[in-house]
This record gives sequence, structure tokens and C-alpha cells, in this order.
Amino acid sequence: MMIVSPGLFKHPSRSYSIVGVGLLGTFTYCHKYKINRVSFSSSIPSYYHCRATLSTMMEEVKPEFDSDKAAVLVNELRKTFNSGKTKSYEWRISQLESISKMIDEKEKEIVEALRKDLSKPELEAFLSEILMARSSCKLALKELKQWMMPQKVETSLATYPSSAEIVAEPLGVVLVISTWNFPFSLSLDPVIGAIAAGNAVVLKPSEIASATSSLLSRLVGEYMDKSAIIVVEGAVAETSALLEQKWDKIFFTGGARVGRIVMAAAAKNLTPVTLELGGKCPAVVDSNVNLQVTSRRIVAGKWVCNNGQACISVDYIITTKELAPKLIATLVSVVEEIFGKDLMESKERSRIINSFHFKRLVNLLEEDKVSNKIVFGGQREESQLQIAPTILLDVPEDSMIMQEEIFGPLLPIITVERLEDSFAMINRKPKPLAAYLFSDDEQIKRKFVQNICAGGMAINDTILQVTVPTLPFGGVGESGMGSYHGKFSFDAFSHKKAVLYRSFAGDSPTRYPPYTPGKKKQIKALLSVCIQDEPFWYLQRTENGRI
Ligand SMILES: NC(=O)C1=CN([C@@H]2O[C@H](COP(=O)(O)OP(=O)(O)OC[C@H]3O[C@@H](n4cnc5c(N)ncnc54)[C@H](O)[C@@H]3O)[C@@H](O)[C@H]2O)C=CC1
Ligand SMILES: CCCCCC(=O)O
Repeated sequence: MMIVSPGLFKHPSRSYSIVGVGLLGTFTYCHKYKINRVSFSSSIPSYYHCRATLSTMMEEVKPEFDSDKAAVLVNELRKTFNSGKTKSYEWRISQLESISKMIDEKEKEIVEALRKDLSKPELEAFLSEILMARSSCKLALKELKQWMMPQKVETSLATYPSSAEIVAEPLGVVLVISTWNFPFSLSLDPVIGAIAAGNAVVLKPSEIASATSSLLSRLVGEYMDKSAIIVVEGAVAETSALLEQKWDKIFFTGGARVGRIVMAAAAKNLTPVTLELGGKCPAVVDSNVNLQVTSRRIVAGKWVCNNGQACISVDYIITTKELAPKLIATLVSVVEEIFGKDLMESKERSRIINSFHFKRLVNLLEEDKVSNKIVFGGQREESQLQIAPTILLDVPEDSMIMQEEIFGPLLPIITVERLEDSFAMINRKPKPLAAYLFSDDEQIKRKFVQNICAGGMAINDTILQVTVPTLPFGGVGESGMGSYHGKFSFDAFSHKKAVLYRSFAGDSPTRYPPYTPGKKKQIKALLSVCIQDEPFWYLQRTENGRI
């Protein structure tokens, strides 16, 4: 079903309805494709195979928002950026205040869109979407003046007398491509960083969360400066049209398969990227833990958090053979305490986003070597797009469920003889976005932090690391590159320009050729002083005492 959604180029001061000659014609709408109930044959095993099939389906319908339209859009935004308007502190603050106002005034509509897209419970929508976006915006409003201040730094004897600073300047016109699982906060959070850093920005939400995508398009058009901040709705074709343009930064949230497409497109223009990808996030559980608290925090980081459809969700657990039965029993009791005995009736869990993800998850459960490993749950109802919280024990490491990111309510538990054996298992896999350890043993904690490479970690909890704005949120290796949240968002969309200030005084002829033997002696003497006293620099303490 193809829906034309209004308002992409509703532009009071300049009309994009370019009537008349040539390729452009009149263009005042974008095409949005609603994909909620796409069903694939159950023989397709992998998520990415499904996604690729979906992409093929999309290609059959030529989009109106094509590369020519995208070029017009980028050109208009570049004019805005080059006018200097987005660089001022006042403009940035005004746009951030508009976002804050939008979130406050439209909270109910946001919750409703999230219910439509994911049956997201109201409180979860508030906590993981509205509060996340609101707190990012409030932090930027509070800290922006400091973030924009040039950072004074040390200089060196070789440049004496001098002073130096690092100046953050906006990259220019940036593209934010978002995804479907936290479709509101994951779209707005990077946009907040882009605006705080003084950029013009295009947001392309995920077509899979179509209600939130439409809401963002309407609200951004209503509240924000349309000459600098635009939402383009659409699917693969529209995203591809955007990727053909020259951007000053692309910020992508989604899977690694598409991350590679984004990076390849960016390479053509040497455009820097931040890739917020995914992966299999392990949770290691030691036998010396408070099992009740551990289980509650794993359940929170798995089934409460968007029904496991979260990039930082616990993907699998590793624990000892001795602890496994007690851990499973405690997890089950906590799940039933939180969601009730009739797991399929609970309204406290988001649904699976659509039928192709539903089928993908069922395929993971029904693989021969896995289907007899289910120790809890396993119920599913396609009409409700719901799968019960499901625990599996000791599935083979070469099974699909242990090879692919699960991104849903299935939780395999793998047992090892010794807890340290878990480290090798984790390090055999691609570097995860997050890794979790539950242990009371300080030595094990230290070894985990030192030996497990991951985007981020939490010790004795799950997922909360992304709520701390002083911690960068991002991946490593297959789970992504770059990071954001808090000032890291401002930095992700800024160029850090080095500036050295010198006076005309003290210009020494020693610096210039011809390098006579006497001069060489002087230079070597000066440099040896630098290297002896300070590694080639002197500490010119600045007025704010910062190095
Ligand atoms: N690191 C993070 O912050 C997060 C990472 N993720 C990861 O994202 C993945 C799930 O997202 P997906 O289902 O992939 O998201 P998706 O299917 O919504 O795609 C992401 C974006 O890429 C676009 N896209 C899809 N195929 C494309 C193509 N062939 N060419 C150009 N653009 C294309 C979509 O229109 C969408 O806007 C998981 O691996 C998850 O771990 C999800 C949420 C947060
Ligand atoms: C609530 C914050 C969610 C972070 C992104 C994710 O886990 O998909």
C-alpha cells in the first residue's frame, strides 16, 4: 500500500513546487511506503535475507523522491547553512527550545504513534523515548554555551610566544538515518546533537515505524525551522536517493548490512560517518551474585525493554553449569511476577514490529538443533505479533540463534565449566555493542573490563549505561563506529579546528635558513632544552587553568 504523505516540502518562504521544464517538475510531496504486514515464506531464515527481499519489493515502485529531488533539497539546505544562520548560539537554542516544546506539547501523540507502531506500553514509551529525547534536549540547552566555547590548550617552546585553542565548528549539512525500534528517541537524539553543533539536518526515519515517521515529519514541519531541518519519509529508494548526495556527515542507526551501504556511499564524498549498529550483547552471570536482583535486571534489559528489540538488549547469557538451573528458575519467577502467568495476555511488552521480524524469530526457534532446547516460553501468536518470553538452554554455538543478532524475546543460556571460559566465547564473536557481567568478584570484574572488547558495558546491571550522558554510546568493529549522547553528540557533528595565535614579537632569525653551523648548534641547544624540561612543550597555563 503506498501512501502519499503531505508536508515534506511545505515551505512558506520558498516553494519547492518547481513547475515546468526539465526533470524536476512540481514536487510538494514525498512518497511514504507503509510496511506493517509484509509476510514472507517461512523458509527464509535470516533477517537480512528478509530485509533484502523487502528492498527488492520496494524497487518495483519508483519513488517520487528521487536523486534529483534529493539534490534540490541538499542544495537548499546548503544555502541555509552557508548563510551562517545555523551557526549562531541563538538559532541553536531556539531550535532546541522548539524540540523541547514539541515533546512537551505532543507527548500524547508520541505515545499513541509508538502504540500504533509497536504496541509500546505507555510508561515504556515515556521512559525510553520521550524522557530520553527530552533529557538530551534539556542537557544541550543547559551546556551549549560551554560546549561552544573554544578550548584553550598548551603550546610548545617551539612556538614561543604563542597561545592555542580548539574551536568546534559545525560540519555543515548532515543526514540522520534512523531505525524502527525506538523510532522517536533514536531519530531525535542525533538531530539534537546536529542542531546543537550548528548544522542543517535531514532526518530519514524508518519506514517500518510508519506512525512515528509520519508524526515526526508533521511535528518537525510544525515546530522547527524548515529552511534548515527537514524530515524525508520513505524506504530504501528514498534513503538511496539521499545517500547519492554529498553530505558533511552521515549518522546512521540500523543493521550492519545497511551500515556498509551507508559507508560505501559516504566514501564517494569522503563524508565522515557515525554508525550505530547492533550485534549480540552477552551477559555473563557468576555464581556469587544476588540471583533475584540479577534476574530482575536481566528481565528489565531483555523483555521489559521493547520486548528484546533493542540493540543493547541481553542477546544471550553465559553462566556455569552449576548455576544455570537456579538462574533459569529465578528468571522464570521474575518474568511471571512482572508479566503474569499468562505471558501472552500481558500488555506490558511491546509487540514484534511486523510479520517478517515475527517469522524471522520463529525461524530461529524452529531450527532443528534448537527447537528441543526451549526450557521456558515458546508460545507465539502471529495475529498478535507476539512471542512469549522464551528461554533456551545450551543451544549449539553454530545454531542460527547463536550466530545472528536475536533482536527479540528469545534468550539462549549457554553453560561453561569455568566462568572465565565465557571470555573466549565472547571474544570469538564480533565485538558487541554492549557486554554485561554480574559478579561480586572484583578480580573477575577487572578481568572482564580489561579483556572483553565492546561498545559499552554495565557491571551488575543491563542497558542503563546508555542513560548516562557523560558516557559515549556507540559500537566497535561490527557493532559500529563513533558515538553520541551528551556532549559526544555535539562532538559527533562538529569539526575540532586547531588555532595557534602568535605575535610579531620575538621572531628569531635562528628559525630561517641558511642553517649555518652556529645556527644548527643554537637550534639543537633549544630543542634539547625543550625535550629535557618538557616533551617539546611548555605549560602556558591559561586564565581558566585548563591545560
Ligand atoms: N546502535 C544503536 O543505537 C542501535 C542499533 N540498532 C540496530 O539496528 C538493526 C535493526 O535495524 P534495521 O532493521 O536494520 O533497521 P531498518 O530496517 O529500519 O533500517 C534502518 C534504516 O536504513 C534504511 N535502509 C534499510 N535498507 C536500506 C538499503 N538497502 N539502502 C539504504 N537504506 C536502507 C531504512 O529505511 C531505515 O531508515 C539491529 O541490528 C539493531 O541492533 C537498532 C537500534 C539502535
Ligand atoms: C532506551 C535507549 C535505547 C538504545 C537503543 C537500543 O537499544 O536499540
